[in-house]
Amino acid sequence: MGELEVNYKEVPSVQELAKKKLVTIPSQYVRDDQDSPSIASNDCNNKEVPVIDMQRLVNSNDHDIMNLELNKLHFAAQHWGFFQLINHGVSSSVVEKMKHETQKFYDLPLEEKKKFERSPRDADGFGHLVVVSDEQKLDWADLFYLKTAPPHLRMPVFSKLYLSLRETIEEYTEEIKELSMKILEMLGKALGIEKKEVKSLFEEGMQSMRMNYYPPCSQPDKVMGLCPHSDPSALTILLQVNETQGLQVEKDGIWIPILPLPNAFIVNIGDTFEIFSNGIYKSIEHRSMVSSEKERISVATFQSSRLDVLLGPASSLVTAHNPPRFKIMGATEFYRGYLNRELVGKSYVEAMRINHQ
Ligand SMILES: O=C(O)CCC(=O)C(=O)O
Ligand SMILES: [Fe+2]
Repeated sequence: MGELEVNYKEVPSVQELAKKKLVTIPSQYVRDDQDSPSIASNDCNNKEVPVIDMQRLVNSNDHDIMNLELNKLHFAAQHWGFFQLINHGVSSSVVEKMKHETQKFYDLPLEEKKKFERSPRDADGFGHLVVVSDEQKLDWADLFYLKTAPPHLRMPVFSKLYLSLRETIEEYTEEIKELSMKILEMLGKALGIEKKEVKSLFEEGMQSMRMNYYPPCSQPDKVMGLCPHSDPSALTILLQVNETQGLQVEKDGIWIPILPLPNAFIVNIGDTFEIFSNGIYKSIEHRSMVSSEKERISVATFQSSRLDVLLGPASSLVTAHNPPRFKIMGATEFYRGYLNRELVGKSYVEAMRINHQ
């Protein structure tokens, strides 16, 4: 197997399945196995994912403002693992183009989308998440996954993209890469990690993206758009494409819905950064719910480490009083492990945890 090859089983398009308007949905999609934390009730509605203002974070004219925002970022990363980012600086024309192109792609007839179908050899292409067995429950979603950077990691399907989609993805992911690097440096700063250590791991790191499509479902409570999981990335930047909500994050045993702010990104800490922060920051489980009437579309961009590095806690965070809480592992091996398994909660990063007595 090559660097990042994966297991593979073909599954049908959920978008097409949803068009059949079945009264009873196929059993492979029915989740009676979820031990789900309870949904936020009215008295939990005061719990909201923190909002971080990027402009305040980089405001070098006023150190008080900057430090206040850095403290907010630290709190969000430590206690939520999620935040909404406003004034992020990514040009709105590029964001709008990305939304438009994603919608346009999913509006294409199935035969057109199938030209980009995932091949048995890698994770890239239009299809479904890792499916390892016939018994595995399936998500109520179609997705289109692409490795985008550095360029040598792009798969043949990338060069097959029609021009408007390819150019938009290139422009969008380039801006997201710059933004991610700024956020990673800020997180490093909040933790007291040297900038050069952050850069050595994450600059020109692997970047991939997933365009998620959740069709409406006649039995929305029985299915899961995307089952609870944490992201393997260092940082994930999520763009909500249309108006339909559905993302929920786990907070103290309760699922909290996220209501996307206009012109904001939803940002979350991934497993790679939980490990790098020696467990101070949390990669939090999240899931996507589906609507009974409306489709939902999102674009997740995953910023990961370089592949030629060892992943483990940052050296400045490990001291005699603070032993390492995670094992060290080669990045390629780490990410390959993810691509080859069913996505279930946080079990993979837990396997790397060192338990000190
Ligand atoms: O669609 C969403 O809101 C979440 C997507 C997500 O968690 C992912 O793609 O990893
Ligand atoms: Fe995710």
